Amino acid sequence: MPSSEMFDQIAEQVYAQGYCILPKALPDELAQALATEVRSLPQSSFSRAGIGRQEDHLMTEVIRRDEIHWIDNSTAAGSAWLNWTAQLQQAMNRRLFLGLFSFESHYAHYSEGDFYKKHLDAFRGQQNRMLTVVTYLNPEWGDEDGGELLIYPEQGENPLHKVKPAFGTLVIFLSEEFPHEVLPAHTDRYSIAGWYRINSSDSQRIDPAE
Ligand SMILES: O=C(O)CCC(=O)C(=O)O
Ligand SMILES: [Fe+2]
Repeated sequence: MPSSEMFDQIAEQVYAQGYCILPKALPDELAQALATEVRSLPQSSFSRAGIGRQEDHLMTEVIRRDEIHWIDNSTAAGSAWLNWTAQLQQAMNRRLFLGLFSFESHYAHYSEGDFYKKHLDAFRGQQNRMLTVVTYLNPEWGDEDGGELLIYPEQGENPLHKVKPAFGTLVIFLSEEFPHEVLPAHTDRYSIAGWYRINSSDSQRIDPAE
């Protein structure tokens, strides 16, 4: 599917329901490059993920167990990803007037048994995270491998969707509105999570774009 058609679809679904889930959506060449890169990074370049301003490690481990590596422009794959997400940003701004201003993203590696309990990626009035983008880099993922993403409605305990972290699936949702969780993975699970932020500059402080 050409990118512009896919961006139309994403915009329509985000507008209508606040999220979209598209299997095999990330361009294949890009997905392959990212999947290769995430597996070639040294273990020492990953760090235990934190949760917001929460610095208490014991507390953090109860909530999430993945390890992350922030993505930048310094590699071909990273730069291709940031290029693609910049196109998506522009498309969303043109179609939905979201005012997305900057983007940050990391690879995540969930080892066997790792999970991320139900959470929101942003809280109203804080952080300015507006739109979450998640994609998966696992060429083969069986039902027995676990690690599904559950997406919940703003209120309520029954998930709206259970998403398998299959290669190239793209999940996009409004960061403040959809609680979600990652069920324990039974094998290595590789993904990218990213967030578009809106400008939080005020007269006191200029928000740098990166
Ligand atoms: O990997 C996923 O499916 C979601 C990850 C997530 O919720 C996060 O990193 O905030
Ligand atoms: Fe999240």
